[in-house]
Formats: sequence, structure tokens, C-alpha cells
Amino acid sequence: MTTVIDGNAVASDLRDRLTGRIDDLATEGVTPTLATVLMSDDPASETYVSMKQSDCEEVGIATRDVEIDPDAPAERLFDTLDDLNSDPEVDGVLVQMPTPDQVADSEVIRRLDPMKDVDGFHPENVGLLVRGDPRYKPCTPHGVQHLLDHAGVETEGADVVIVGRSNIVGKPLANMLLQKTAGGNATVTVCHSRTDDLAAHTGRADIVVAAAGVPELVDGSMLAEDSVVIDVGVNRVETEDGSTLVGDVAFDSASELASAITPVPGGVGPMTRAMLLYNTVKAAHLRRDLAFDGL
Ligand SMILES: Nc1nc(=O)c2c([nH]1)NC[C@@H]1CN(c3ccc(C(=O)N[C@@H](CCC(=O)O)C(=O)O)cc3)C=[N+]21
Repeated sequence: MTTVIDGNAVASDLRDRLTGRIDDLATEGVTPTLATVLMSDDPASETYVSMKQSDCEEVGIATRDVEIDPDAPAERLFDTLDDLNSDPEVDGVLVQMPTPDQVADSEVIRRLDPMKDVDGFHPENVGLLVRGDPRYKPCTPHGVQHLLDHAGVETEGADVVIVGRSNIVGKPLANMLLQKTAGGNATVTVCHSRTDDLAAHTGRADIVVAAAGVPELVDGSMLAEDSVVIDVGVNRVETEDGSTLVGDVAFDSASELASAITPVPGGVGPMTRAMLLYNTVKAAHLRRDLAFDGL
């Protein structure tokens, strides 16, 4: 039997527990606040930002909604970040990626106050994570780790193959799964577009995480029986009547072999958004020297 891991349900459970922590903060007169910064007119980016805003509203996180003309000079965005950095009420800042060509992502990330970097992309936060002392775990890898834990999948000693080496998923997730902590202690292989024989790697993995951004790259023929398959892909693919969301895993063939698998949509995506809320609540604690031991 294949278990389909319900990311919406796990995310909803996480939001409920976060609401409790936010209520506790309210008794101290604190309302966690997230600023979203959108410098794009891409409809998908607009949709994602509005989903993040409504998630915040649901759990009681206040929001600032900043929109910048995508044709504006990079300085406009940097000035905005300086303002948000120095605003004592703002706990977290999310700059929706990708930013326009005239804005270098790496400069954006470094401009942000690391204490407000709820994406966990700032070099200081990346360094802390790699050192095994994470401040803000990046939202998607954190969501993957939480889903594995929730599904009762043991990572200790497991052979994990990650397909994809991005700074937002593959690289941080590999580091997290390596750590000498719960949810870690795995043997991690990171594959990518130049890997010689991808199927040879995925085919001997206990856990496969597909995060390459290639629709249906991983199918059943590339998997070992009873492996756990986590699909991080969110590829919008055009169809005859509009468009549809497709993962990096061919779900039907993969689910014939997998013991557990995440769907797209309804798998990792909702968890990514829930972890943004988690990091914002954590930021509200850390910035006030309040203890936050997780949920
Ligand atoms: N600074 C920054 N931080 C991000 O975390 C970030 C970003 N930029 N840029 C774009 C990517 C993409 N991303 C997603 C989050 C949730 C879903 C999600 O909730 N997906 C739903 C479906 C949504 C739909 O129907 O379109 C699901 O999979 O069930 C998808 C994609 C966050 N990103």
C-alpha cells in the first residue's frame, strides 16, 4: 500500500499550533509581522504572495504588503529593504523571487537584516545552518524534513538521494539531512543535471527528493520498491484548456513502487508556506530575546 502524504493536512496542523504561540505572544503585547515585497508582475508570483498574505491573516500574523514597479531601478528595492530593516515592528521580510534582471538576487539577500531573513537565504543564516546551529531553516527544506518526520520516515542511516542542487532546496536540505540531530544522520547524495546515471542513484535510495524543476523527471522505473518519494517540483505546464501544476515526479508510475509519496499540488507547497509562518513567529521571539523551542 502506498501512503499519499497529505501536505495540506500537515500544514494545517502546523498552523493550528502556531496560532497557539501567536496567542501567547499577544498576551505580551506582541504581534508578529511579516513584510512581503513583490517586484514582479508575473501572475504566479502575485498568486504566491497573496497566498502568503492570507496564510498570515489566518494565524494572526500582521502583514505589510509592499509592491515595487518591476521596471524601477534596483536602488528602489534596496531603499525599501533598508526601511524594513530599521522598522522595529517588522519581524520578517520576504522578497518574492525571482526579482527582475536589473536586481541581483545575491545583493538582495545580503541587504536584508539576517534576523529578519525568514527565508533563511542570508549567508549568515546559511553558515549557521551548515555549522549545525540553524537560526531560520529555509522553508521548503524545513517543510520536507517535517513531512518525513510526520510520516514516520526514519532518516538516520537512510540513503537519501536529492535531485537538484539549488541554493533554496537541494543544498540546504542536503546539509540538514546530514546533521547529527533528529531528522538528520542520513547518508546524502546530491544529483543534478550533469549526473551521469541518475537512475542508478535514485534506484538504490531509501528516500528520493525531487527538486530539479523538471516536470516528471523521476518515474517509477527509477525507484526502488518501498522507497519514500518527496516531490518538490512546482512546474506550471500549459494544457489545451489552460495550465496545470506538475511535479518533478511522474506520480502514477512512482506511486506503484513508493511506500509513501507526496502529491503536487497538496504536498510540499503548503508546507513551504507553513514554514514561512513558523520562521516569522520564531523571528518575533528571537528579536525580543524570548525563548522559542519550536512547537
Ligand atoms: N523569497 C521567496 N521565498 C519562497 O519561498 C519562494 C519564492 N521566493 N519564490 C517562488 C518559490 C515557490 N514557492 C512556493 C510556495 C508554495 C507553493 C504552494 O503552496 N503550492 C500549492 C499549489 C499552489 C497553486 O495551485 O498554484 C501546492 O503545491 O499545493 C508553491 C510554490 C515559494 N517560493
